[in-house]
Amino acid sequence: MTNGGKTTLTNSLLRALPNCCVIHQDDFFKPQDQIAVGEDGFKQWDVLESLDMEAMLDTVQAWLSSPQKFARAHGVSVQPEASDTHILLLEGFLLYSYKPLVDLYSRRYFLTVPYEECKWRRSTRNYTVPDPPGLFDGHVWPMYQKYRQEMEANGVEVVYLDGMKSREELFREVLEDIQNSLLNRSQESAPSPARPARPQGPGRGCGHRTARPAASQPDSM
Ligand SMILES: Nc1ncnc2c1ncn2[C@@H]1O[C@H](COP(=O)(O)OP(=O)(O)O)[C@@H](O)[C@H]1O
Ligand SMILES: NC(=O)c1ccc[n+]([C@@H]2O[C@H](COP(=O)(O)O)[C@@H](O)[C@H]2O)c1
Repeated sequence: MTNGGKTTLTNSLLRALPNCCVIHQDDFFKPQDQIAVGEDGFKQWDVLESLDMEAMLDTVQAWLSSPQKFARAHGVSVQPEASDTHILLLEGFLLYSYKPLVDLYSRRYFLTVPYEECKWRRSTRNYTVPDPPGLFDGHVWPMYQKYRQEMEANGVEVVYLDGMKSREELFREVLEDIQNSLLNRSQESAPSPARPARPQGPGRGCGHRTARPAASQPDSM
């Protein structure tokens, strides 16, 4: 949701994860003169039609077709020791309402804060187009409720995160979850032990695992 803490969390993850790129949904708002004005008199910034989602999808597909090239083009230097891991973070307030994207994610997180907190945080923000008086209650909050209800009715599974937790706690929680998910993927893609087990060398199977996957498949979330 708006002001749940998405950008803050994304920036921390971006610094911590290897070969990690980000796409911000806010970069895909249509120009102001293409934003419809509703019967309520407000510019309808918080509806999916105000975003150029086709352009956002194209950007995701550019990453999918070559994460290495995408990373280089966006100034992310590929770490040789983790060159088989590529992660794409999508950050935005309407990510789970656009069908072509919904099934592409490997993990979906949803940061929430209570109404009062959201309204307060929003009042401290400076958007490129400032909120006119009454926008939060008249448009932003009702649209948040509408899209969230639709998402839940459509059975889109998300991991809810409590945006009232500290920045550090949220960062640790999600970083750990992503690392576990990378580990699981690497185990899934490891050869299955169908053949007779080879004798294990010293130390095998008892070392600490790292979050480095063997898969060459890129991971998006
Ligand atoms: N965990 C948190 N606890 C308290 N305030 C936070 C937290 N995360 C972000 N904020 C603050 O809330 C506001 C919105 O954060 P931001 O990350 O820009 O949200 P979003 O990208 O979801 O709109 C900012 O003022 C930010 O400093
Ligand atoms: N970036 C822009 O051009 C722009 C313009 C007007 C409103 N907004 C607001 O941005 C919000 C989404 O961004 P956050 O999730 O960062 O709050 C929407 O609620 C929308 O009302 C953005």
